[in-house]
Amino acid sequence: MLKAVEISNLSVQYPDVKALDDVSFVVNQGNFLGIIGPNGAGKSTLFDCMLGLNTKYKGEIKFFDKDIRISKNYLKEIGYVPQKPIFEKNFPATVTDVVRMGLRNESDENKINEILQQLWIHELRNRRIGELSGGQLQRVFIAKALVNNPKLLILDEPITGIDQQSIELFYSILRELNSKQKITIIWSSHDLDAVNQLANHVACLNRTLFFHGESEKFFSDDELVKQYSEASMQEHMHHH
Ligand SMILES: Nc1ncnc2c1ncn2[C@@H]1O[C@H](COP(=O)(O)OP(=O)(O)OP(=O)(O)O)[C@@H](O)[C@H]1O
Repeated sequence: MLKAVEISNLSVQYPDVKALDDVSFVVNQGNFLGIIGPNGAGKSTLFDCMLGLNTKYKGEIKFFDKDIRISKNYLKEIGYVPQKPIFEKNFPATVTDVVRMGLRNESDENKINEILQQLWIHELRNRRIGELSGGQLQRVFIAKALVNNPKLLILDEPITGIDQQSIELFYSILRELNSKQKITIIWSSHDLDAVNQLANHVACLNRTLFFHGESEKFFSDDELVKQYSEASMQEHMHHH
């Protein structure tokens, strides 16, 4: 089994808080990993490290057996969908423009159309992104992340305020990317039910990793789920 990602003893210390403490786990190629954890658990910090945006970490991150500090080449194999896509409301770009921004090789124009169709946004291709609904916008940013045929897709907690129909579509797209196109997926989510439905592996993160394994194991262990929910609630209350 090829290891898409191998994280070993990863720690990140910010001035005021230790965001990650000795986190280790492996994501095999083809896995669909759901990372669950309360606000402030360190999920974004973990992604920043994996994406080379945060280099001040202790420990080691390997992408297909290569330490990511050796070369930034691995980044073209990763598609990343950020938590909140940042752009101005009146940003003049169209859907096609945004997806094209993801393209590393300009000769792959055809790929844009293909991906727009696959993500059910081809009809929206000339619309300005400021005019889109949350669900449509989410699919645009997934399309942008997929346009280079990445081996690994990383999705940070998807945009909130998405209608149920778009959520279902989002899930079916993720399922298909993983099962048919064999793209390895790492998805951070607050939604336990969704993770249960989609992911075949689960990582519970709250600065330390307190569970990593098959989803079935996690979700069939009532005690573990309860512990997670309680930890998550307490954390939530601290924040509000
Ligand atoms: N650049 C930074 N400098 C200092 N502290 C930071 C920085 N980024 C995050 N933190 C702190 O590190 C901890 C982990 O934050 P992080 O954003 O990684 O968590 P998260 O799990 O992604 O949270 P959320 O679900 O709310 O997005 C938090 O306490 C946060 O305040």
